[in-house]
Amino acid sequence: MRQITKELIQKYDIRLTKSLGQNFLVDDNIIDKIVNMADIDKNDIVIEVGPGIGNMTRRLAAKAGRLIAVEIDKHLIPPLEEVLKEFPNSSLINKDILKTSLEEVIREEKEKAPETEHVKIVANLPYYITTPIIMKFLEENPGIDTMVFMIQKEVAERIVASPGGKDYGALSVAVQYYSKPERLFDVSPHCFVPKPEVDSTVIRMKVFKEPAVKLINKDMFFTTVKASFGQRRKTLLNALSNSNKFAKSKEEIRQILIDLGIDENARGETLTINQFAQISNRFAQPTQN
Ligand SMILES: C[S@@+](CC[C@H](N)C(=O)[O-])C[C@H]1O[C@@H](n2cnc3c(N)ncnc32)[C@H](O)[C@@H]1O
Repeated sequence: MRQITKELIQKYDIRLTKSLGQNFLVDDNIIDKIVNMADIDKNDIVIEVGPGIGNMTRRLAAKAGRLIAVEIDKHLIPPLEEVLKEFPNSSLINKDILKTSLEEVIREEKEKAPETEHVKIVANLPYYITTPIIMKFLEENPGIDTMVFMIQKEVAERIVASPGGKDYGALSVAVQYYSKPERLFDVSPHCFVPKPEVDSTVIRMKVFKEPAVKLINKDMFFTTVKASFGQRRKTLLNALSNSNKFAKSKEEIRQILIDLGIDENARGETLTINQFAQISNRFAQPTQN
């Protein structure tokens, strides 16, 4: 793939744009490993974010029922068209993924291939917008089944972290509310052209049909999580009562924590998603006199 990449870059006179996170994966083994982790077959609609010059795209298109590649950089469209012309089951969209309606894209693809059953997202993500892309997919979730992403190692560690560890934070809770993330393997900077400045990790997220916990008010849940992690050195009681978002006195918050059997001196980073849900569900109920 290193040679094909070089030839395409020369042929189309491509200037790589660092600010768009353009580090192309050129190691065939790693490309195959990522594609295999998504377990793709002809029943799948696969969306690839940022196909670049199509190194992984061609493998995805060969396996999927439908393949949609969404690339922001118009300079990469001619080489992508060349790569994809042998795959009539593919669509190429020249757009910013953050401004693309996934629901619309999937609806159109389903019309083209009604026999497809699952939606999978596979990408070597542009690292400058890793979190917004992942959160967009999870929040919009128009029936996504699995997502396999290469991302910065440090972000992968935060996503899969468990309560109590130094990497556990609002991102871990948000992703684990919607999905079960799993760390698969690390990838060296040598596998890319040009080499990125950070280490990379491939993760897989199995997206839940129903979120991990039942909530009375989703905004209240995320506000509770944010307040708990916002002041890491404070006890849970102080972090929550210093926030003015809950319309509860310190005494009322203390009582809620006692009722739930949660230590008021604990730190936010030791709480499970279930405990955040329990607290926020109590906050979502009006105070009883
Ligand atoms: C890390 S490269 C991956 C390229 C290719 N998939 C590979 O593995 O070799 C990220 C790609 O995402 C594209 N990209 C950056 N921002 C984007 C956005 N907002 N929407 C869609 N594509 C984007 C870049 O132009 C680039 O092609």
